[in-house]
Amino acid sequence: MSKFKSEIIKCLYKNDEYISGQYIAEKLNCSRVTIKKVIDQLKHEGFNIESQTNKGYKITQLPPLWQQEIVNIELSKQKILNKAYVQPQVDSTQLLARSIINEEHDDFVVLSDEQTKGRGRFNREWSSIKGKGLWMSIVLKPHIPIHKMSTFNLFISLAIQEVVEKHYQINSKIKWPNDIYVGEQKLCGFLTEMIADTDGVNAIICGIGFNLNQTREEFDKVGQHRATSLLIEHGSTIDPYQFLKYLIEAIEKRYNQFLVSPFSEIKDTYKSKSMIWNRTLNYTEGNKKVKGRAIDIQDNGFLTVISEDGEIYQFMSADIDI
Ligand SMILES: CC1(C)O[C@@H]2[C@H](O1)[C@@H](Cn1cc(CCCCC[C@@H]3SC[C@@H]4NC(=O)N[C@@H]43)nn1)O[C@H]2n1cnc2c(N)ncnc21
Repeated sequence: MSKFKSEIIKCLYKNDEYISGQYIAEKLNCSRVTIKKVIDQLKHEGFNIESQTNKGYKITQLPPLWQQEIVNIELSKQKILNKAYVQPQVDSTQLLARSIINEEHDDFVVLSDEQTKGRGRFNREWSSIKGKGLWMSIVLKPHIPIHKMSTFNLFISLAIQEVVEKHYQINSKIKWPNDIYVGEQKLCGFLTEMIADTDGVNAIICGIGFNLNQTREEFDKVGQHRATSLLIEHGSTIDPYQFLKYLIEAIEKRYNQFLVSPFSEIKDTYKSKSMIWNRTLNYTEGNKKVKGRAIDIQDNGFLTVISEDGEIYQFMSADIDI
């Protein structure tokens, strides 16, 4: 059954029209009874499949959970990130990505419907409710010196912000160095880890948590006031596959730019999309704690902050308390 399941999903998903059971049976060299059994199984898993006599079958709605075959089809059009590992549940996609890295030569993404131990920076918990968001880790293997990594997050955050603005018409802002906000509420968080040695970077593992379809009530009490989702801001249910395609396209574009261009090329655009200007905030980096105002971002991605008593500080990657 499962060997036919994958082929039947591909057959139906690639065609917008009705596909006859006879055609699929002949293509897969199996009986029409088998086709019907698999179709019923897919419906049970959450696919909406319409069947019309004399016409056949058509997928009218995908399940809210990631399907390996469909992710493969959607990512097959990408140049860099065209390979995916889909798992219904993981502790953390970052951990799964790390366990795959040594066997997988290419760049790839890891996607999961649910994380039981999603993590943010400083080992903080990342809430990853099943089927409600994009919980993804991207593994890239550029040959770059370690110092170049200080601006990687800046290119990625611009890619994410652009998807929200261009495809969903939502006024989102970047909270340097790795969050996307709508107003004072977090829509997306991401963190970048890397595997490196003295010769340079071997792999980048960028973990992105993006709230897609949570309702206000589905956030826990902390999230009620500090988190938001595309559904809340956009007002309609978000198609995760369409969002994934937009996001990967945008990330590939900004990643290619990151590899060949300095941050200065996007600095003005980045600054215009940032939410940390003209406000006094608390900046923490290691044991450095400063209450002050950000005044600029350097070409190396460092943030310049002037404290309330007039001292100038440079932060590489601070925790900012909004
Ligand atoms: C109490 C407070 C201040 O509010 C919470 C929490 O502290 C803070 C925690 N955080 C977040 C980040 C940014 C990096 C996140 C990367 C997530 C991805 S998912 C795929 C990949 N696999 C993986 O394991 N990680 C990555 N750094 N720290 O965010 C809030 N918070 C927690 N969950 C959410 C959420 N779903 N939406 C909004 N805010 C949240």
